[in-house]
Amino acid sequence: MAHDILVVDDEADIRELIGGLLEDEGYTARYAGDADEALAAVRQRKPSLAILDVWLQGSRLDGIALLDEIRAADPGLPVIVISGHGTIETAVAAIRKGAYDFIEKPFKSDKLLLTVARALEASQLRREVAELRARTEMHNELIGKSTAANQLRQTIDRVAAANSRILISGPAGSGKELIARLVHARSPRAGGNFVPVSAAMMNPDRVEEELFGAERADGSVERVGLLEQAHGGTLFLDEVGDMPLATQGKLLRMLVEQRFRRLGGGVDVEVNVRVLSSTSRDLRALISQGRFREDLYHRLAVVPIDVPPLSDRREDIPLLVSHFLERLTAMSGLTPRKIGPDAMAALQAHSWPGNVRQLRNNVERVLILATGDPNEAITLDALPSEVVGRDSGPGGMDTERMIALPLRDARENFEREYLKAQISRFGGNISRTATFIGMERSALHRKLKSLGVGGTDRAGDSENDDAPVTGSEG
Ligand SMILES: Nc1ncnc2c1ncn2[C@@H]1O[C@H](COP(=O)(O)OP(=O)(O)OP(=O)(O)O)[C@@H](O)[C@H]1O
Repeated sequence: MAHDILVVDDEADIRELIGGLLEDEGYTARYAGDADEALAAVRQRKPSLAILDVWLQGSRLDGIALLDEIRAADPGLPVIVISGHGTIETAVAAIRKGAYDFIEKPFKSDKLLLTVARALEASQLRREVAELRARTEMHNELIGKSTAANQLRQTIDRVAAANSRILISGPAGSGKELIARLVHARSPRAGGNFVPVSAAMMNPDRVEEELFGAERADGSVERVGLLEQAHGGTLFLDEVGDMPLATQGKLLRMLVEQRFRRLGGGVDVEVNVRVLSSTSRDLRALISQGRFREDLYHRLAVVPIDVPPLSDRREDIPLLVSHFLERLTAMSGLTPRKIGPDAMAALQAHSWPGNVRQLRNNVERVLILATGDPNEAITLDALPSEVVGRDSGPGGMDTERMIALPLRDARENFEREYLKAQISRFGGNISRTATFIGMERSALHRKLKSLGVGGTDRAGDSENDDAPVTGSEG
């Protein structure tokens, strides 16, 4: 795609002269005669580069003040400033404000074209560096060795390069936003912005203004919306099921036409945005209740990704724990500590209704509050009691703790402890345990797997029937 260059000069013949030179080189040129025209052009469709004359006769702002506003609208846009004799100091000020370079009038066409080519190259390099940084960012890693984690990584790699819209479904704290960030970081859009939008957090009366921006009665821009901020990058609609129906309709139009109108605006704004969305709610159910548009659902969920709760992939817990420990010590300067085997087993057995986020918060809390010899591993008693499950022995569950849990979690806690105790009683022999408790052997395997009772991979392997289940006595 040819680079699109905005030429801002108050003199029509200079604009056209520059535009002609650029077009001869294969660029496309757009023109603006004053600051307002220039800002409108940038906001309507972001150019690859802008060339600004410092002196703009009859304009509300001169080139330097305009530079500030342009950079506010599009911080990554490279700008070349042209200055007449005697305005070199101003040009230097422009460089300080972030212009890529300046050219003095009168200039040779070669000099202009060379500067343009260099500015475009530099901006491309900046994007590549940002992409590289995002790829290697330690925080942006999907940790885990479960089948689910492996599949998620593969899916991310497969879909990142395509421009397809993705709907990421999963419970709170399971890693939906992380996945969206990874998709963005590995996509050709990595140099653009990743703009997260939380439909749930937004004031319902302001959702549209936030998304689409707003225009004043005179057509000037009052507010640049999130969609425009995501131009060239990715918009992430978090909890898309919470979006008001009226906004859903406008979003749908935007997705179909790749253009929209600002609130109170008369002209369409074109954007090039990839939309990723997430939900922890069942959008199908919302559709049947008339609270979510089915047509929008199909537009958003071109590629659906399901993120399982952490309790369905407990093999990931030890890796996640080490990852969060390392990250926190690297960031905070706290003394690195290890988690002892009994404490790790308890972390692995917990149900984690708040998923990875809750695990991360607990690990961080434990490390911050840990006392004793820093060379010794953290033991069970450093963990919060609800995690340790001191409250979840089959006969001995403390009523106060038990009633703090939803029925499903309380029942799961009970079943987990009961089965662990039974398996331990039969020396890890699943067949004998199953016979005694009156369950089919295969059903017991499934149950153990769903409860995440140790060695779930093995528990799923019915051939390996009589092998002791690891962690069964923990
Ligand atoms: N597999 C993972 N590896 C490393 N970190 C993870 C993983 N999954 C989640 N996290 C971390 O856990 C925290 C919660 O994840 P994230 O915000 O992506 O969840 P979410 O599903 O979008 O949550 P919510 O629905 O509440 O917005 C973040 O700090 C994230 O980096």
